[in-house]
Amino acid sequence: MRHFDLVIIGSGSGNSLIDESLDGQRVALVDKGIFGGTCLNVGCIPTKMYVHPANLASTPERAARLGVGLRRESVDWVGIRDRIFTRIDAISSGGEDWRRRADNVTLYRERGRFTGERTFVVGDEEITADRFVVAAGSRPVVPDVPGVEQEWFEHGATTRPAWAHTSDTVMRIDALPASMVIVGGGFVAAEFAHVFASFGVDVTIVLRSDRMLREEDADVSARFTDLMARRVRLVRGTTVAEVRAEADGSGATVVGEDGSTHHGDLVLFATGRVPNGDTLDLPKAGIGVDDAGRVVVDAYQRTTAEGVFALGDVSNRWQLKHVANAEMRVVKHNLAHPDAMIRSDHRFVPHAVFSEPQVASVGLTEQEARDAGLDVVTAHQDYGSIAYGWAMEDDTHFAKLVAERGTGRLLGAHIIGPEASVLIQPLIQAMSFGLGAREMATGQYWIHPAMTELVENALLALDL
Ligand SMILES: Cc1cc2nc3c(=O)[nH]c(=O)nc-3n(C[C@H](O)[C@H](O)[C@H](O)COP(=O)(O)OP(=O)(O)OC[C@H]3O[C@@H](n4cnc5c(N)ncnc54)[C@H](O)[C@@H]3O)c2cc1C
Ligand SMILES: NC(=O)c1ccc[n+]([C@@H]2O[C@H](COP(=O)([O-])OP(=O)(O)OC[C@H]3O[C@@H](n4cnc5c(N)ncnc54)[C@H](O)[C@@H]3O)[C@@H](O)[C@H]2O)c1
Repeated sequence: MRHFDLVIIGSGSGNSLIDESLDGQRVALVDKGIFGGTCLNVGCIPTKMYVHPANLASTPERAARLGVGLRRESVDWVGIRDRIFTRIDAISSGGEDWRRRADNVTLYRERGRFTGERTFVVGDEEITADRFVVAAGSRPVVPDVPGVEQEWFEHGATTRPAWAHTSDTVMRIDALPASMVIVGGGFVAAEFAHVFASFGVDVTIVLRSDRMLREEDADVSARFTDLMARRVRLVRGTTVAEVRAEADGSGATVVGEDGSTHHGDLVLFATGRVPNGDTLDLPKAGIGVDDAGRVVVDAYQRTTAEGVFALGDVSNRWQLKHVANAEMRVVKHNLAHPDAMIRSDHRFVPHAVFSEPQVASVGLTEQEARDAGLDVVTAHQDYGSIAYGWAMEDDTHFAKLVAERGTGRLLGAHIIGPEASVLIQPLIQAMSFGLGAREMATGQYWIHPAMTELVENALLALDL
């Protein structure tokens, strides 16, 4: 039985734990899937590499309003796909080679699971270690309805019908389908609807509820839903009851509980992700999980088992790369400094949805702030009311701020519109460093007529 100083399960953010601070230690890195994890291979990076050309492909519609005639002549799907994955696959395999060459790192490319306290089996080899880091990420789930099998989507499965996809597979298809049904209304649905609609695919989104991006502030979610409904067929309030493969192999029909039917040459299930802890026999190692299947960690990223840390999608509720990376940095410090551990800071976790329009958010929604019993004041600022947004003839996008009356403390910021993911950053900074709305608005210059005046004017509009 081989013994290691440290075993890391997962080569996403887990891989970034390995640097010179571990020189001289025997480290095992275990990953059954594509080296580099979700963000690099099937998540943030390839999706945004599609979003950018999608933004270009959808420019003609926006330009026409301003008197500029553009025509989308073609979308070279295979060319775009191959450019993206030639670059990504090289990073993945280069990273794997680099790890293999490290003297102190043993790479296991198989599924692993715990067999006891700090005892782990990979393939048919049992290994032990003083310390473990569980960074095993999450995986997509598909609706449990007739006509759909979860096993189709397991890594390495060969039984998946050609029409059935999750975000893991849809970016590598051979050709654009004529039509696509997207089931779900969260981040993945919003981003892929933009990509495929921009590329000319006839997209239908089948939504269980009446709004997309339901976790956003209600005003943002409502506006996003209305704007997306102008671009794709949006079927609301329809729970999927069944999916029927077409007999002639031309895709499938999604059948709603209301009896409605929606054909797609391709069906993309964008119905959430579950943590991978359930594949690891965690109870055998004394590692606790919560009701949602997430590994339970304290502020230092320690699990309930001595010497075992966890980070990223396997243990946090945000399922975002910047959170996994931040937690990775905390774990790295805490492994090196067991007597002076630092805590993760989850106070103001922002996110952005890279769709059209973009959405970005940090902190409390108005409803959450009211539910928390705070004395809430809000401001709504349209892009069209500031000079740059006016130049863009913008009449649909806005920023919304939530603050505390009297103190001027910023509680939340929500932006829907161009460059929302960038415009939100000064607000994240203000909240993180305790800068109040008044000081932020008046204590600095705001470049005129830049888009950041949206933030300035929203701050000034707060009736504190
Ligand atoms: C389509 C899509 C787009 C996204 N876009 C963004 C974005 O724009 N911004 C953002 O912040 N986040 C985004 N995310 C989320 C982001 O990708 C994840 O939050 C992040 O990658 C999680 O990192 P991780 O290290 O926790 O897990 P992962 O990167 O998933 O790594 C876990 C690794 O563990 C391995 N593993 C799991 N179980 C076992 C086992 N039993 N044995 C061996 N190995 C195992 C897996 O093979 C995997 O490689 C996106 C996600 C998706 C799906
Ligand atoms: N830009 C980003 O940061 C980004 C982009 C993509 C994904 N992600 C991460 O990946 C995670 C997963 O994204 P996602 O969009 O799959 O999940 P999500 O949780 O954002 O949305 C899931 C959607 O599927 C619906 N749904 C769930 N079960 C269903 C069922 N049985 N039938 C019909 N609808 C159902 C939900 O109502 C919801 O609309 C996100 O939580 C996010 O953290 C981030």
